[in-house]
Amino acid sequence: MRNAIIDSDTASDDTIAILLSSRLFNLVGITIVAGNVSYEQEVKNALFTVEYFNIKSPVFLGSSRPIMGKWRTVEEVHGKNGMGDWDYGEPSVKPEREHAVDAIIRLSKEYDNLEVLAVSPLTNLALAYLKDPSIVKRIKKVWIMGGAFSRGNTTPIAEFNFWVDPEAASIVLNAGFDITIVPWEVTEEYAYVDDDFWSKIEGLKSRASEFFIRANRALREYSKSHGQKGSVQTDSFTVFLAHDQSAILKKESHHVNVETCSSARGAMLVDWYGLNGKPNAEIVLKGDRDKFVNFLLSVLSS
Ligand SMILES: O=c1[nH]cnc2c1ncn2[C@@H]1O[C@H](CO)[C@@H](O)[C@H]1O
Repeated sequence: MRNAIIDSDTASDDTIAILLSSRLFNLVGITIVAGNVSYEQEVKNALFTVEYFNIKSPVFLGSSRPIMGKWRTVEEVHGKNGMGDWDYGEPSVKPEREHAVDAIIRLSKEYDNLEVLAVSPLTNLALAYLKDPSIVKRIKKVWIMGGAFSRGNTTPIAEFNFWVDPEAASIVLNAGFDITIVPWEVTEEYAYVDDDFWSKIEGLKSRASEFFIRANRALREYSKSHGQKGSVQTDSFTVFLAHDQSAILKKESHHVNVETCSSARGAMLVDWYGLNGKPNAEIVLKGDRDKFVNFLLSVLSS
């Protein structure tokens, strides 16, 4: 199994990404970063997720804010606690003492060919790189869920993860990592859970499907009220494509940067025509929805 860390701002869809990554990779760490809901709540959600699914990977606390600027949490998307208001009690699993930034650096030395599944704002990874730039040589691959071509889900132009910490995104994109980006619109097109898929998951009546339904209920309502077909499982889709690259049906390499100023803050800047620079990232343009749906159903049936 490939070695991986998942970096998460744990709320609804992130929890399923954590579950999938624990099944598909040798998951050597789960690092938590500021994003979706209050930091404390994200940590609690991650600890509950690992406890519920009996995932043995250590949870490390990282940055509780972006590098610069203000951001807002999005309880309206995920529910007040980020878990569809599921009152799941207090998890008994505890986080590690080591800081996530130090853990990323250490794990990159301990595990060959370590990959990072970044389904979150990129603050932790940017800080790890600033502390030890040599991680670029040791981390084999960075998978990023982030960026929108033009249909921003947080501002008219910006996707949430890039918008929360555009400075961090810019640092990571320009650091020299081997990067694959799974942008918002691609996940919206291939990783949505519409009513039909939702009923199939509900019909599984397993522990995992019950978790999925409860944790993603608010996201579903929010997404449907905003013109989407249902909850978009962006983070899980990214983890799935990282594992099964035959499910990436179209991709292109381009230079990608992130706008950090004004009302376009967080916008993904793709140099489609190679006007300014060499490619620094691969961008997924099409994914295999059927494979993803079947895989998710098989994991959730247990
Ligand atoms: O409105 C939203 N829809 C879907 N995901 C969202 C939304 N707001 C924040 N996220 C979070 O940001 C990434 C996707 O942009 C995902 O990582 C998800 O957890």
